[in-house]
Amino acid sequence: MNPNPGFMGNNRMSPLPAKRPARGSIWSMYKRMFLHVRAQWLLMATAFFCIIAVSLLEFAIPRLTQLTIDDIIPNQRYGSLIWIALGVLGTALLLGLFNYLSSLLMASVGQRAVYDIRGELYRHIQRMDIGFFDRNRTGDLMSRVTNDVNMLQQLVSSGMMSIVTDWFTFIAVAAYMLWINWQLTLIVLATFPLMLITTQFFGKRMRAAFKKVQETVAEVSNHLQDTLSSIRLIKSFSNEDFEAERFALRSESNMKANLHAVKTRAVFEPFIDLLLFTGLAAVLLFGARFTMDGSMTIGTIVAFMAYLRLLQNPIRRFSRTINTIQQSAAAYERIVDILGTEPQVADAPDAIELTHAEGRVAFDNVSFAYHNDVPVLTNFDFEIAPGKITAIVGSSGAGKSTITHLMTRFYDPQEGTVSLDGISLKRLKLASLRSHLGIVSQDIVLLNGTIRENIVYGKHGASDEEVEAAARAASAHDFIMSFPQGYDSQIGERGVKLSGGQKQRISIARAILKNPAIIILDEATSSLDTESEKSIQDALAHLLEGRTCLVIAHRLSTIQQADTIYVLDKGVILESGTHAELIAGQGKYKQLYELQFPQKEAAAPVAELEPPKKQFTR
Ligand SMILES: Nc1ncnc2c1ncn2[C@@H]1O[C@H](COP(=O)(O)OP(=O)(O)OP(=O)(O)O)[C@@H](O)[C@H]1O
Repeated sequence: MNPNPGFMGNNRMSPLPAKRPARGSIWSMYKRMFLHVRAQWLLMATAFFCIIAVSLLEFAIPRLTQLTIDDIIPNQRYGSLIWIALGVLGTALLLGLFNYLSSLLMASVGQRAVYDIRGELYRHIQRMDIGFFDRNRTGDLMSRVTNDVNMLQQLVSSGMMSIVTDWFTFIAVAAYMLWINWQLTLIVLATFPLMLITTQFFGKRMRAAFKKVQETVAEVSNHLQDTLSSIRLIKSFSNEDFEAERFALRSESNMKANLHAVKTRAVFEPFIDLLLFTGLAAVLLFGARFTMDGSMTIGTIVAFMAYLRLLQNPIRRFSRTINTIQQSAAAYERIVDILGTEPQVADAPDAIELTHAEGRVAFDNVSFAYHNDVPVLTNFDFEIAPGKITAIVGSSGAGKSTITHLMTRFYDPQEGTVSLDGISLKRLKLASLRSHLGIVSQDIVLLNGTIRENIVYGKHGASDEEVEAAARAASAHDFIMSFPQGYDSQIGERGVKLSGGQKQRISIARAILKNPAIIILDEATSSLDTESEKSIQDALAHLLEGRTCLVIAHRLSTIQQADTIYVLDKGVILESGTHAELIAGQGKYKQLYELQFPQKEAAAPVAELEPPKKQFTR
């Protein structure tokens, strides 16, 4: 059937992201963070000043200790002791003040960066095409926007802060120690390369372990999202225990992943401590010798030990910070995975704005498959005439909804062109194309909020009068006014507080308010009872007035007035014509009609048939 057997393989949308991002290295993580924080340079400069002050003040206490041992005690200068005590206290107060200020400033810089990244991630996800949402689970995306971004927050507010302080302190103390006694300092510093190797070795493992933790968190989140939004289904099948067990399995994976991460960290820290104590042993061994042979004073060795602690503190803290960094790096990898994925359906650089639509939609030699490569439409030709009602009927899975997905550019075909008024959809700006389309489907999507908010979603900024006019046209005004809060009534999550018919009429009011040139009705009335269907029919009649309409229906009763009816089967149009023409033929339509209306004389002209009770008329 397919003249170009390679089309699904060559040109099809890949299930992989369009552009693989560079793996989220720690360096690139900091670079991105920097881009987000550079605007706050003044806050950062102040924080940095505080950090320098902290590092310099750290020297004061060991220096005062050295002075006491080497000068005040031997010379019995009692009067100076009070100044030493006041000096220590004053230093401690200043240390507290600058520490407080630097933490506060860095935290606000960090929070701002995280706010920006979360916003960027959310906007990026909003820009993605529908295929992306087919491939990625909602719970997983939610987990990236919440948990993973929170991990970065930790990095900026505590991690980044301590890294800057620690490195500065480390360099300043090392330089000072080299100045006091370079031989002893070099002996101590000899243990540091070993620390770097150990940190690198464990760092990689910790990052992998934390990535696993984040993934299991996402799995838990996916499960929660799936099950809480399907709670009615679970209860109707009494599957609460079954779901609790499935949840426990995911939760257990998360627990195991956490334990594994903790174990990796638990081995790492003692290793670092061992190396730190090796440094201390070296100072005792060599420092005591230098003191014994008189090349160093007792005060100096005591101060040296205090400096060593100052030198080691950053390393010890860094070994903990590395934990945060690796956790953040794992989260960051998951964030750039999304940020680096480009939407496969997007505006072309030279896309044009569609200001007015006649409504002629044409499918020209279109071939399309979803990500699973199974062809749904092959070399498909089809046309919707402007200002007319075009209907598509056909068996389940024939490809009816797929046609609407291509019209709205939820997906692009791999071959052929879909055009509107002779312009390929790919040349139009997506938002302008969609502003001319209105979809009312069987799956009604309402948002948590008031009735008014849901109707206004069709046209932001619409006046109350416009909202009411749309609701009246959709036969919704009366039932809305019967609620105590009227248009301000809360409808609950996905509109749970409304009946099926009420929800449908609100969705029609929303479409009427939007006032699009083209309306797509996708099985819009298939699940309604006769009573509510009457009001829905009235509402739809208003909606269709003066527009180009595509109606998809299983029940033939609803489309008999259509100007053209297409019968679709496995992505192929079997026949087309008006109801009367198709009934007069001997094709699939007639078979379907006889199946749905066994009592009717199929061959009878339409006019002789009982007028259909439910049908769209203008
Ligand atoms: N997002 C998707 N990913 C993969 N395959 C899909 C997707 N949506 C639909 N399909 C497949 O494409 C084919 C056509 O589906 P489509 O929804 O267009 O049929 P339909 O004629 O509207 O059916 P129904 O009347 O049952 O709604 C089916 O085989 C279906 O399994």
